[in-house]
Amino acid sequence: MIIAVDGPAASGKGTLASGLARHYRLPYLDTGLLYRAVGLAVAGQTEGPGFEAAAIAAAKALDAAHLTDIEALTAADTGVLASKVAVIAEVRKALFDFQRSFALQPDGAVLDGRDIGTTIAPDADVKLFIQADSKARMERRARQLEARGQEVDRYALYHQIEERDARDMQNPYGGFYKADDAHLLDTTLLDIEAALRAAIAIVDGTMAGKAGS
Ligand SMILES: Nc1ncnc2c1ncn2[C@@H]1O[C@H](COP(=O)(O)OP(=O)(O)OP(=O)(O)O)[C@@H](O)[C@H]1O
Ligand SMILES: Nc1ccn([C@@H]2O[C@H](COP(=O)(O)O)[C@@H](O)[C@H]2O)c(=O)n1
Repeated sequence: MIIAVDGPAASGKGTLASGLARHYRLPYLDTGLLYRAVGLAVAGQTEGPGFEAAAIAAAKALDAAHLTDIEALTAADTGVLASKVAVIAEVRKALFDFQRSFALQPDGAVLDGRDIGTTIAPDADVKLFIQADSKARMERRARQLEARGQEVDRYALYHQIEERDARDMQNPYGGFYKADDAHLLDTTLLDIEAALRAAIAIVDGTMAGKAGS
């Protein structure tokens, strides 16, 4: 079974995708980490042709060793960098095969990102599009960063999340929109446990419907 989980920044898609992977005992890939690793590789470079060339080279050279520094990869600034390299078509192309192969493992997989249901696994058995309002997303991300001992400027964080979402949604190569056959799950008013229960109900319901048809 392939489960595709998409949604905007800090919507909780990673939390849900990893919870689904545990529940169904499937391998899990956070595809945002790949873009974040490419973003980190070009950190400090000025945007322009050199930046693009370096990002493409980093995407082509990406391997597991680039995915180990979780603290640097998951920093808020790295998310912004990731969204800048994600608008480069050659970067997306270089990262496609790894994601597609991950999705096609024999027992299936759970992947989360922006273009999983539309581009990486349009054939997924179940597609979820996770939503939560911007204020809830900002608050969740703020608490996540504060739990790491970081000081958070909520006003700046809110604008950073909005700016990243806008860039992602306007990305001509990103395929970031809800697939027609994706189930929308709004978690604004749900805690993590309730959101996971709702996601499992959608997956079970979809699979039961397929088995019955
Ligand atoms: N339903 C929820 N209620 C409250 N907090 C939540 C909920 N879902 C996730 N969180 C918390 O919000 C934070 C962000 O969640 P998560 O990392 O899953 O989001 P994401 O959409 O994968 O983010 P990113 O776009 O950066 O990859 C985490 O600290 C997580 O524990
Ligand atoms: N499938 C994907 C995954 C991510 N991106 C870009 O990377 C940024 C960081 O992703 P997170 O999921 O870790 O927030 C994101 O803002 C996108 O720009 C992508 O394009 N496609």
